[in-house]
Amino acid sequence: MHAVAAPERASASMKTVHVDLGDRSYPIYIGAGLLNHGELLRKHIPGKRVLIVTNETIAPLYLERCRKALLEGGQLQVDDVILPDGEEYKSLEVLEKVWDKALECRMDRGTTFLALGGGVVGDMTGFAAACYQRGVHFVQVPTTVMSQVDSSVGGKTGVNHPLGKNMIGAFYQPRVVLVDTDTLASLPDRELASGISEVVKYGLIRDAPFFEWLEANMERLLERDPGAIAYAVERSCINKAEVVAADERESSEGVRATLNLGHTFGHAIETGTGYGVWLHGEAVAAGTVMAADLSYRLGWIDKSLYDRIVSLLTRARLPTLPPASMTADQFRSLMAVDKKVLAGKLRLILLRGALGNCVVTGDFDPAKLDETLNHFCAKSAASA
Ligand SMILES: NC(=O)c1ccc[n+]([C@@H]2O[C@H](COP(=O)([O-])OP(=O)(O)OC[C@H]3O[C@@H](n4cnc5c(N)ncnc54)[C@H](O)[C@@H]3O)[C@@H](O)[C@H]2O)c1
Ligand SMILES: O=C(O)C(=O)C[C@@H](O)[C@H](O)[C@H](O)COP(=O)(O)O
Ligand SMILES: [Zn+2]
Repeated sequence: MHAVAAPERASASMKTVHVDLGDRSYPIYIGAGLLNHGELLRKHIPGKRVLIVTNETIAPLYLERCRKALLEGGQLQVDDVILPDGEEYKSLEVLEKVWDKALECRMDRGTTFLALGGGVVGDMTGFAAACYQRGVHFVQVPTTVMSQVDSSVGGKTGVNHPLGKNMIGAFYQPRVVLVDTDTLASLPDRELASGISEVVKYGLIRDAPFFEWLEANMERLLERDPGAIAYAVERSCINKAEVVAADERESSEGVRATLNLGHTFGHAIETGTGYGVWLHGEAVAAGTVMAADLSYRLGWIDKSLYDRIVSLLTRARLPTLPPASMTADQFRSLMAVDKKVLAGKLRLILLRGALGNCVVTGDFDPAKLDETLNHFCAKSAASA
């Protein structure tokens, strides 16, 4: 763990986590009210022009504050583009609005695209930045738990395809991530819970003490206790930064794929139900339980660990069963196009051993996966 206190603190409680990627390294600033400290952003913006990309929900809440933070130094020209809100708009068609705006405004290669919003805005803005004139600067100002603990860090950018989640995209790192935890005050409860799903993930894949802390503090998080939120965001970013630094591009032998725990099932749920019906974190929660069930069926984890996972996600008000509408066959066909499939073989992130340990493997009995899918689909249909 290597969270480092920033020498130039915007506030006493600001934390800085570094993502170490050589000459593309960048800081993640985390703190309450950081949007009032525009210098933290401006010092990482090399050119004169910024395009803020946001959506119609976030714009009335935070666009003017963000614009002010950028304009304060008197050096920048700031434009914005406001996208429709929703996972169903995370598409190439909608992304073109960003390029249209940049071209209309005659933005050159020195421009910075700034994502102000959740994971949808962040993933889209990063991909737009990666492609515009073959690459302009990119900055992340995440405003959801999901984006503050996960999506703003690590450079996975892109859009969905009707046949699969995040299928079109690029690895493209931001120059800075500015996390103002005060923005979470306006986040709906359902979105808060969705983000917690990925927080639980870090505990399961590599940080057992964090999982235990979550078991002790879940209610504080749901009540938005500022100390609990700040700790969970920082610890999540430390975990994500370490994984990304070790394996930036998710190599087949590397560790980054572990961040995909529950996602092969979860992405199948998001695609199968239609983007936007289940939130990403909700789908990942159900997918995590399914991955844990398979791990247990394979004899790789104890029943007691499986029960702890179900209990913690339930306390977080997250689903632990897939949608009743989905069949095992539908799961099989959607999971077959997962990005981790290698030479036609499905690879999954499964838990193995004590809490905090996992493997990325295609080496499991496929009959056990069928058992998991059949069990969960039947159970969900019966409870509908
Ligand atoms: N790139 C990655 O590594 C990565 C990691 C995790 C998730 N993701 C992606 O992120 C997306 C999910 O992100 P998300 O959960 O942030 O969803 P989101 O971006 O759709 O935001 C959730 C909702 O909250 C609203 N919102 C955002 N900030 C708000 C605020 N402060 N106050 C009030 N409302 C606010 C948004 O307008 C939206 O309606 C998915 O597309 C997922 O695939 C990517
Ligand atoms: O950063 C990563 O790597 C992750 O896998 C984080 C995930 O939480 C995130 O949902 C990511 O977008 C999934 O990536 P994908 O490659 O499976 O689409
Ligand atoms: Zn995710």
